[in-house]
Amino acid sequence: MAKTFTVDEVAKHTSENDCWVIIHDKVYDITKFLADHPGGKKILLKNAGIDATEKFDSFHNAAVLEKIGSKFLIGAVGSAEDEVDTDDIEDVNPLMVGANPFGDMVPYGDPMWYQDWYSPYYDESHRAVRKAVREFVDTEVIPYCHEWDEAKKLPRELYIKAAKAGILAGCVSEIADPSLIPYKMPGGIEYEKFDAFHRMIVLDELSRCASGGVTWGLIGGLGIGIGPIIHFASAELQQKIIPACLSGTKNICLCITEPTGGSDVANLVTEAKDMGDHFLVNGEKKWITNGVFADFFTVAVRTGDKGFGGISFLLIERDMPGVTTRQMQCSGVWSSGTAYVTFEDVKVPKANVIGQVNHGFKYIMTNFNPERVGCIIQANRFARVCIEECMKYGNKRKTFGKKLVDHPVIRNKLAHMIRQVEATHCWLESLVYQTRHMPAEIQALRLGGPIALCKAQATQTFEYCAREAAQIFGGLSYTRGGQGEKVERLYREVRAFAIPGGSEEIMLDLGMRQSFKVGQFLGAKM
Ligand code: HEM
Repeated sequence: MAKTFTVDEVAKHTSENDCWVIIHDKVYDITKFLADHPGGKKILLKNAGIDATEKFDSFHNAAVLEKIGSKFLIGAVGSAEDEVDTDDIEDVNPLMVGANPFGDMVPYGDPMWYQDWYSPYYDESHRAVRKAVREFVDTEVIPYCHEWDEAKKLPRELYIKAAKAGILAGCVSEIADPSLIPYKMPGGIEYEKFDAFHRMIVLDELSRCASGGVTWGLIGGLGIGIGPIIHFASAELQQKIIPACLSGTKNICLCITEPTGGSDVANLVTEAKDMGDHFLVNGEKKWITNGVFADFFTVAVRTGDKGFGGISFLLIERDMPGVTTRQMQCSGVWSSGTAYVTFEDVKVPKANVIGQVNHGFKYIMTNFNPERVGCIIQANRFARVCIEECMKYGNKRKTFGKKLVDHPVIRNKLAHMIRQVEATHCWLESLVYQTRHMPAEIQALRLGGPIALCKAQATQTFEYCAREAAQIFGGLSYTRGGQGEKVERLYREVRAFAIPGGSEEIMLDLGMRQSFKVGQFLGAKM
């Protein structure tokens, strides 16, 4: 720990030329910050020389101290003798069961297995991944989300850092040739042992940043765009794309949706005409995540007849003449680079065909389940962040003489949020467990329906929680940044999860159609 000061020493610094303050037992010299403080100079001078923790907490979000306050940190309150290494002191609580708790222990702010509950799904290796990703997200992501959202882009260093931390590789499907993976997996787990639950933890922890702009900006295009490459592309294409994208130096996106059709993929019209040694591609793609800055485009095109039998996948590259992208102005996920993409007489060599010509529809379907599981993980963590934020805020904000959480109406809102998030999480874990054990070739049929239903469950839960959290935060959820930063942003991002990857309406119907079909196969007596 840095220098220590007594409370009496701090109390001597109360003027405009020499102003200190104590916040959470740390001492800040804010003299040079007085003129720049967004809340005003006077309020800081009124609290100069004293412990202003309670007031600070009621006006700021926690990231402010990390991001801005750290520049003014000069030490801690106490004396040298106080410096005991608390790491060695073991806290034993008689109520604790199961494994060691992890995180802030805000009730329901993390999944139950974080908070000491028993679980059949996780072991030490999962805990190691959880710890590694949390550290990364707390220090490298959360403090900057608002800034990146406003800038509508992520810095290149973030991709590189996330790659080195193993997060990019942890968010894509299993790769048959591990030599294509440039860095170690999070927590140092051997690639061969990195399972579906490790992958779930990486995305869940990343989603704690409460920004679909960041999760999609970092791994949105990657997760879905690289899937067809991993599963179906030639060794040459894999060699060219996988290491570059997983080292954070290049970006990839998936181009399926068109201005004339979203969920109706079998009828896409972007044309790829066979010219002998190459395809000539013409068409438009819309709402393409990461399209603004992508180097590689995994594009679904029509190479054959109408309907699902005439679709193929081509790998199109940014520097091929005729490729243009423009940023779309969306209500949410701002830093993810959502693009309108045009292909005008683009010559694509035949070596860039992914898999087999006219087999594209099958590849699109194979991609859907992991994409939807990814949506469930993100949407449910976003809903959980709403709970966590409300729990924290509701314990400090007072109205009519009591804390928000002491009003039954607020507790009722929280209870309804919690029961939905916990139910969704249990269903998600059960589905992930199936993906780990069920033979790959029957997963599309057996899991497509339940995954679709669970996606609708997760996005409706997210919508419910974002709405209720916005009501609990009041005006703070109506202004960008500050204490309501996460809630305001998430509320704007709900549609980005409830519509793409299969809208709720399509998901619910697909879930039912699939369940009848599978039921019939299994001999259901209906
Ligand atoms: C290291 C010390 C401090 C830093 C770095 C800091 C930083 C900030 C920042 C960045 C904001 C803009 C809103 C946000 O992003 O949360 C803000 C607003 C504000 N701050 Fe501070 N602050 C500090 C200490 C204090 C203290 C000690 C008080 C007084 C009790 C205070 C009172 C306020 C108020 C009243 C606002 C306006 C809140 C609103 O918009 O509703 N700040 N501060």
